[in-house]
Amino acid sequence: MKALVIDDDEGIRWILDRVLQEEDLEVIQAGSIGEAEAALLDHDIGITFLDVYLPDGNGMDFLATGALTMPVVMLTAETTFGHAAEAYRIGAMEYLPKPFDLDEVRQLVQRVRPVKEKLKPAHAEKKDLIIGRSQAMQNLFRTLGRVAASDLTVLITGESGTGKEMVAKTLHERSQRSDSAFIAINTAAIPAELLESELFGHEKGSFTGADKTREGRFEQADGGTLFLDEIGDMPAALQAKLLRVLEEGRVQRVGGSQSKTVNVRLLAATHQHLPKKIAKGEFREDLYYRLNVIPVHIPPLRERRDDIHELANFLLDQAVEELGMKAPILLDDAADLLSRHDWPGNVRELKNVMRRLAVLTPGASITLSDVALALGNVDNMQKGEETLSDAVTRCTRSYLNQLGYAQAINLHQHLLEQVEPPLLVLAMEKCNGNQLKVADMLGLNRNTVRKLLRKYDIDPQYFR
Ligand SMILES: Nc1ncnc2c1ncn2[C@@H]1O[C@H](COP(=O)(O)OP(=O)(O)OP(=O)(O)O)[C@@H](O)[C@H]1O
Repeated sequence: MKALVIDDDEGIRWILDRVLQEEDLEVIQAGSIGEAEAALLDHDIGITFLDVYLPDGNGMDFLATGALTMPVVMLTAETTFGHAAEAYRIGAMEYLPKPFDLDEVRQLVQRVRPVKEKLKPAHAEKKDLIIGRSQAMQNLFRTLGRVAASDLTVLITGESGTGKEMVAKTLHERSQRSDSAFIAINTAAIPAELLESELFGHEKGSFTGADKTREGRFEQADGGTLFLDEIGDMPAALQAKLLRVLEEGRVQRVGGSQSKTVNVRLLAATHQHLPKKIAKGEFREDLYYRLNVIPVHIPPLRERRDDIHELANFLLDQAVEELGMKAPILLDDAADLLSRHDWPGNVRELKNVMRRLAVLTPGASITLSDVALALGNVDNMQKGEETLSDAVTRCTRSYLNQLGYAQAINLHQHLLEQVEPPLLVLAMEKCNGNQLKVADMLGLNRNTVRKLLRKYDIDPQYFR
């Protein structure tokens, strides 16, 4: 398996290179997003380590573009909880604050090691299935069925992570254009000054840096489908040009004098409310009507909770297959908890949580408490509160600092002795001192509970 390390700090790259090589990984290094993009074209990467602040952009933004389809570990000196929550929401599998523990890196690699090697061909077919039993999704499927085969322009709206790009791909695959190209371009991710040349191409010498003639995305999509994502972010001047191209069916490269006919089916998407942008003068009304021939709205996951259970199982299967692991079973009460969550990052967030659960759940089943922990961590982080593992890390660090690392012995035992008494007291309180129930709640046998109560001098009488 190959690992990609994207960090501008040579020291970090060097140390990761050593650790990962010890784990038998081939390491590809990139000092910038540009270098990473080039590496992704040349290599089949199984895991990526990604820094946040890079010379040519922000690692989080890069992750959010969806260019990294393998498990991603974010590395950062920032330790704010908001940062970590955001990283998980946009797709990171893990988040390691610098300076990170090398053992943690090794463990992560061991968990995702079988990636790629065990990818089954069936996976590719399964990948693009749109799941959804809710009334809203069933209605959406009907609309898709009606318009897929046509050449009509579709405007797909919905919050981030609801599956807009997936719907666009499906529309293309179900159309007569499916043998031709599907070209997707994220308008918001490309600097305004480069967007025109990206869309329409340029002639050599038409601006500084244009050292070669280049085809635009419209030409590349000729005969196929062009998907313009985040259309709401398109600069005003370009909106006018786009409208003209759509009306005339012809494109002209930047710096060119001739125009060329193109046969492109256009699909567009946005998470923004375009009528509001029109009212503020930020989006052209005529372009809106030209795009909004068939409106397709994908509701956020919290408005179609009926879909969550099936989606969770589907995404778990997908993650397990991708990671080449054994499939744990998602227990019903665990799935119920997932269904009650609000999912601000929608299906993408659910997908990340299922991937994390697949990787991090030790047992053969995913239990209510596994999910509660996974969601609790994210919820707390979103509220800026501390998670349990953050608290343990903080306390252990301060303990070690006071003691001096060289003096630390029996650290595991010491930690257990800090954790067990409050856990026992809480459980005894909740179960009114019934030790059988406490044993069930903690997943220990009754004798162990009795021994622990004695060890910590906790008087059962007190809780009755
Ligand atoms: N109904 C669904 N069934 C199965 N997988 C889904 C579904 N909806 C979304 N996904 C998966 O969730 C992830 C996010 O979907 P997608 O990238 O299409 O969202 P998006 O709305 O385009 O997001 P953004 O606006 O942030 O670009 C993808 O991996 C996609 O495969």
